[in-house]
Amino acid sequence: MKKVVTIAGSDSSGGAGIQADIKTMMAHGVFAMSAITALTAQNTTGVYDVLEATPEFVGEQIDCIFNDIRPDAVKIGMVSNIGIIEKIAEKLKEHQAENIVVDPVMVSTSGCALMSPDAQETLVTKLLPLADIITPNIPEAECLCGFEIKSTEDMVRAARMIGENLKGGVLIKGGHLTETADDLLYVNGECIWYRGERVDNPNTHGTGCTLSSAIASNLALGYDMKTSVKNAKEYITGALKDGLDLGKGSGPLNHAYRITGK
Ligand SMILES: Nc1ncnc2c1ncn2[C@@H]1O[C@H](COP(=O)(O)OP(=O)(O)O)[C@@H](O)[C@H]1O
Ligand SMILES: Cc1ncc(COP(=O)(O)OP(=O)(O)O)c(N)n1
Repeated sequence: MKKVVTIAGSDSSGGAGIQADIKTMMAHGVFAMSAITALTAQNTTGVYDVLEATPEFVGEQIDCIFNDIRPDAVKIGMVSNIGIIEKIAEKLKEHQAENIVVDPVMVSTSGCALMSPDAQETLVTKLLPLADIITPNIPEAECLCGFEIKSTEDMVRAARMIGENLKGGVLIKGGHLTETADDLLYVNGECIWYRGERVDNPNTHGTGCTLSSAIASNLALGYDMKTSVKNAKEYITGALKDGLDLGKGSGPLNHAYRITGK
C-alpha cells in the first residue's frame, strides 16, 4: 500500500486541514499519516482560535513517521511560524522526502491569518525550493509574485514569475476568479491549463487542502505530475458537485463521495 503524510493544522470541524487531508487520502486508497503543526478551533463560520505546536514537537512527529513507515509523498498545509517552517525544511532534507506538495496556506477564506506575516519569507526561501509542486490560490500567488491577479493572463505571468526560481511546478488555483474554475500549472517552462466546470455550490471550505492532498495521493500512486493534477481536479469537482450541505457557513465538500458511491 502507498503511504502519504500530511504536515498541517487540525480543523475541528473536519472540512479543511488534517481532517480533509486524511479523508481525501483514504478516498484515494493510500495510507494516511499526520504531523500536526497547530490545532484550530474552527467551523464553517470561521477560525476562532489557534494553538501552535512547538517546532521540536513537529520535528519529532516527522521523525517518528519517516523512521518507521516511510511515506511515498508528503503534503504540507498550514505552517504558521518561522520555527515550524525551518524545522520541517530541515527534516524533509534529512529524510530525503520525495513527492513534496506544498499548499502555501496563508489566510483562510473566512479571513483568519493562518501564517504569521514574518514567516512568508522563510516559506519562500526554505520550504518552497524543496517542493515538487506548490499550489497557491489567487491571493497566495499575489503575495508570492507581488502584483494583483485579475485575469487568466495575469495567472500566466504570475506562474512564470513564481516558478522561474523553483525546481518544482507551480499550480495557481483559479477558484477565486469568478466565472470559471480553471487552474494553471507551470512546470519546466511549460504552461498547462486544467479547465474546470464552475460548480454552483457555496460550500467550498477546504477545497485547497483537498486538492493538494489529492495531488499528493496521485503522486504516491505513481502518476506523473500532469496526470496527478488532472486526476485531482476531477476528484475535487466531483466532491463539490456532490452537494453536501453542512453547517451555518461555507460548509465542507464530500471527500468520501467516491467511497459512498454517491
Ligand atoms: N465553485 C467551484 N467550482 C468548481 N471548482 C472550484 C470551485 N471553487 C474552487 N474550485 C476549485 O477548487 C480548487 C481549490 O481552489 P481555490 O478555492 O482557489 O483554493 P483555496 O481553497 O486554497 O482558496 C481548485 O481546483 C479550484 O479550481
Ligand atoms: C487548519 C486549516 N488549514 C488550512 C485551512 C485553509 O483551507 P483551504 O482549503 O486553503 O481554504 P479555505 O477552507 O480557507 O477556503 C484552514 N481553514 N484550516
